[in-house]
Amino acid sequence: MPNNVEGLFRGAEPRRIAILGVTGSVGANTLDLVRRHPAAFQVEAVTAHNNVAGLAEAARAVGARFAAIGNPERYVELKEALAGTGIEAAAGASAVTEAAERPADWVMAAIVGAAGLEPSLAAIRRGATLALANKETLVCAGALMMAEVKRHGATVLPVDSEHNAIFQVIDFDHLDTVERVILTASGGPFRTFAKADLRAVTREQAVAHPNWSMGAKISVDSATMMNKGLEFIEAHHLFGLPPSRIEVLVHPQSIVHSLVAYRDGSVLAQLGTPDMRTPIAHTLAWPTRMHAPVQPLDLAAIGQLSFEAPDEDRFPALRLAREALQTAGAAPTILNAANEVAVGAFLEERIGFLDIAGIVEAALSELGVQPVTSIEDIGIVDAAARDAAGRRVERISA
Ligand SMILES: NC(=O)C1=CN([C@@H]2O[C@H](COP(=O)(O)OP(=O)(O)OC[C@H]3O[C@@H](n4cnc5c(N)ncnc54)[C@H](OP(=O)(O)O)[C@@H]3O)[C@@H](O)[C@H]2O)C=CC1
Ligand SMILES: CC(=O)[C@@H](O)[C@H](O)COP(=O)(O)O
Ligand SMILES: [Mn+2]
Repeated sequence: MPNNVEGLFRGAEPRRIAILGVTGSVGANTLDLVRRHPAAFQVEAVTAHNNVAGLAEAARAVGARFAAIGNPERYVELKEALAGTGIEAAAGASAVTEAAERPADWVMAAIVGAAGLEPSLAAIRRGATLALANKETLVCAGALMMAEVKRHGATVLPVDSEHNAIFQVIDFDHLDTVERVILTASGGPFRTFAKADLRAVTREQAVAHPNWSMGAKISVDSATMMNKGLEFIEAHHLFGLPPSRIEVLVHPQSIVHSLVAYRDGSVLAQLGTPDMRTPIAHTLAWPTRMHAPVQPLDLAAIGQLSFEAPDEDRFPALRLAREALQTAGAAPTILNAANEVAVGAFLEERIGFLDIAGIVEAALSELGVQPVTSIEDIGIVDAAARDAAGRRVERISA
């Protein structure tokens, strides 16, 4: 591990970090922790896509050296917002990737969607530690990405709460002792809805997650349970387990963040108040631990934890993701890209809630099974799936 981790919170050299997607929900939680420990971290770079004001404010607050805005049309605005600060401003997708290339030991990947792939690969290719929230990158290019991690000696620390939980309790040195991992799912805002009632649910209902405060895209994914499908694929790549050793369990309270079942019958879990600052803090301080300002877990006040099996009839997205992982090749890339397009269209109120899984399923059958052997292949498949899904959105919304 680079950097003096032992002394991280005892006055040693600060850890140099970069935060990709600093204006988002995970980005803001990361920033909050970093700002509470100014001596422990030195921020090399921060990025956003459109939110110039948020990016400039974050860059100023932590004294970042470099700030990149993804939308090239926002360059002048950013330059003006950072005038006189000494913070270097840059714009465009290549500038976001440059932020990941700069010499930070630890990089938070909190961009939403496959747009985060190139920056994550840039951090991996220089052997950095990548704190990975951006699950879509692993879904669309997991095998290739993990091969790059191995080739360049990079480290991936899972930020997604379930995968971070598993990371905390899994015995990596004896993976053969693990029988299966169990991903918990809240079930989302529509867990108890009848199938017929899902047709008319609104954008506002879908983004209102019962337990977590998150960005719009992942909130809709939780509502369709595609989020758990993406996490199923994410777990496969992060922990090297076959689909038969990954289980999904609905747990409406989101207190048990996931579990690892061992061959001797022991089941180890990580619990906590649902607050992303816990998994983020775990990766920021790893392999040591730091304080996070999280409400202490009070199990007596909560009283009861409950569990139930997922319903893939009402929530077909979970089945589609499982099947895409079984099919392999281009299927997970298609699944992810079509889902991004469909969720975007739902958020713009151009299609209905049930159309999301319908569009993903149609894109998967339209594009069929094809192999992917390079990042270039991924780009081609991703574009074709976006095109196929976009055409269906047009047809539905016409
Ligand atoms: N929110 C959460 O609690 C959790 C999130 N995750 C995962 O973390 C990732 C981020 O989620 P979340 O923070 O909720 O998302 P948000 O929508 O809140 O934030 C997304 C961030 O990505 C930036 N961004 C958007 N599009 C692009 C692009 N094309 N190029 C570069 N940057 C872009 C946004 O910039 P701008 O603001 O300028 O648009 C923003 O900084 C997702 O992959 C999600 O699945 C995983 C577990 C929990
Ligand atoms: C906080 C986090 O990790 C989210 O991915 C969360 O798990 C979403 O909740 P669901 O379990 O409803 O998908
Ligand atoms: Mn999660």
